[in-house]
Amino acid sequence: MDPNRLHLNFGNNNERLASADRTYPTTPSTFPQPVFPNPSQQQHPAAQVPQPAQQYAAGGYAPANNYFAQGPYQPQYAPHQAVDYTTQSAAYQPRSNTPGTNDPNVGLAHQFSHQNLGGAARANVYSARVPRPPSPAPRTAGSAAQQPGYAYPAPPMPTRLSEFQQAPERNPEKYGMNANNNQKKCSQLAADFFKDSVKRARERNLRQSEMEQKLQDPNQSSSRREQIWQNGGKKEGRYLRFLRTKDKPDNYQTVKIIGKGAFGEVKLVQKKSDGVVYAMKSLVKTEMFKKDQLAHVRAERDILAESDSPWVVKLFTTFQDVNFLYMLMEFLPGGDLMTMLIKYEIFSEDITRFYIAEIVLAIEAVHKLGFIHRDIKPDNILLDRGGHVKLTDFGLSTGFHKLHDNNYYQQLLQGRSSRPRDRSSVAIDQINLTVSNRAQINDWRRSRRLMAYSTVGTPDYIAPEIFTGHGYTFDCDWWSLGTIMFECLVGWPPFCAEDSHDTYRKIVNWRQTLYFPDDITLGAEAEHLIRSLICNTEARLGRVGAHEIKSHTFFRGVEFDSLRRIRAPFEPRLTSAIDTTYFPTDEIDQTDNATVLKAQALASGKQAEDPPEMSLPFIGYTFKRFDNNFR
Ligand SMILES: Nc1ncnc2c1ncn2[C@@H]1O[C@H](COP(=O)(O)OP(=O)(O)OP(=O)(O)O)[C@@H](O)[C@H]1O
Repeated sequence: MDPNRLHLNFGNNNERLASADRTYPTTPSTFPQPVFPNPSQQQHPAAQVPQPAQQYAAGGYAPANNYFAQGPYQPQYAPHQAVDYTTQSAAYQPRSNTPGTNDPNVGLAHQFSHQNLGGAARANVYSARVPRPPSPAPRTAGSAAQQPGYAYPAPPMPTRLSEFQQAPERNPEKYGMNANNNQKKCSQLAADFFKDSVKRARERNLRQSEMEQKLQDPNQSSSRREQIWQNGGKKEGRYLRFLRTKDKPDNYQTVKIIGKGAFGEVKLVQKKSDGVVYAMKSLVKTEMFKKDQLAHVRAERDILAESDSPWVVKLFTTFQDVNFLYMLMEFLPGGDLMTMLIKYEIFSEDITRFYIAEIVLAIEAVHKLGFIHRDIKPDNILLDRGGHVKLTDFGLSTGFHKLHDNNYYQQLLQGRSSRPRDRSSVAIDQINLTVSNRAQINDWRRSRRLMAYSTVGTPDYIAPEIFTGHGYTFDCDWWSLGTIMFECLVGWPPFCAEDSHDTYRKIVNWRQTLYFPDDITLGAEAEHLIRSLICNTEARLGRVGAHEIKSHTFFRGVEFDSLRRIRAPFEPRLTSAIDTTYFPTDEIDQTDNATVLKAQALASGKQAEDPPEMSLPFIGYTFKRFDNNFR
């Protein structure tokens, strides 16, 4: 470590969902011309049709999937012929706006059978019931039609909805298990389908509105405007194509296995088609299912899909095959904080201040998204190529408003772990640790990584209120912050013990067991901050908000707003995009789970396939981020 780096100088939409329906030419030869001479003429033709569906207006949905509409608009459905897709799937014939993709044989039922259904086709379910305006002529940036206040009129509701509502009550008991399962699958697919479609339409409208704002900037030259316009169109086109592709693990070349977790592994992979590098996490479906981890895997996918924060690892896409769920994430080449702690054992106060300050900002970002992480630990704190922090592993996270499984901790506390013991054949119970014995501390440190890879996991950083079952709130993440800070300065977490059950007991009895070793001198402010975080929830700093922690005297001089832009105390030195120097790849078994599963299947003489109920729990797992296309 470079000693010079030890002394850090800390230095003293509005969502316009109801935007005008637009035509974005794929390759406009001239910059688009105005369509509507004045705002009073910005009336969608559908506005003249009786509009029973005020819900749409209330929800703010404005259909606009015509970025790439080519030529004059050809209405396929008259406004009064709105299609009830809940009952007329076979009759539906999607019309794609993208050139060359109109396939009248692709009906809604067929689309539902493909979870990674293309965006244009999805959005055209709306076009089936939302009449489009005549295709406007191209217009100039800054025209009246581009005014932000333009409100798209509410689209009509399907006329059959009332009939649908009057349908006799269903009696599931009349049907067999298969029929009921299929019904559940269909309704789940339909719910996800529409949720995704609305989300994409909203996001598209937002992007459109942002682009229009840029175009209205009088300081932009006309050539720059044209460039913005064309790039916007190209990105949308690429995204629509991306939505139509079906990803599979074969599209990626494995470089190395860089991490192992409780239910899967993380690999550094390179996309075969373009050589772009990603971290691919794969989770074994049957394991997730057997160990009741469905809520957890869903939570992680939901949070990473919703987040667009520099403090959270970026998820590009998720997909699945028969055996695995896959998460394709940005690769963070700096490794994780656990690896750094194993290497350096302790940090100086300056370095600790940097990492703890960044973790505060990262946790704050997660809370602002409406989630509690619940599993903040050094293994889940990753370092990007600049040495700055990003959080990962949201498998135990929970939303303030979503219910994810809490029994897990209760079972742990009672010694009935829902995770299988010791999958990686690590003798966790043999870890022999007494904090006064340095040799044993070193043993613990060596076992630390194996513990992280084992299915038992490490409870060292978990707040007591989580597993006592008396309710918890977002401040449980601040407790974990306190334990990490303790480890950075002292060299081990405050409640480490010979086995995980002893650790639980120590955590619950933290008043008696929190102990600062005499031979390690901590600054008074550092110790005060740790004690203000590792304490009962009523007194815990951060309970009112992250600003309480930020203004603690330990952080005096830290400029939180610019922290991510300053040079980190440790910057990874990389020789290539696939450099795995900062990952302990030698210590990780490089046999991947797919190979293990195949070998097991061969040994048992049957094919590795998922049981029939496996498809239902993972419906809706597939996700594709828009900005995958920026690369
Ligand atoms: N995006 C990434 N870039 C680089 N390394 C990563 C990335 N994601 C994960 N890793 C590495 O893989 C390890 C395991 O990842 P992660 O914690 O997400 O897996 P997990 O299966 O959820 O583990 P757990 O058992 O803790 O739940 C991390 O500690 C880190 O070293």
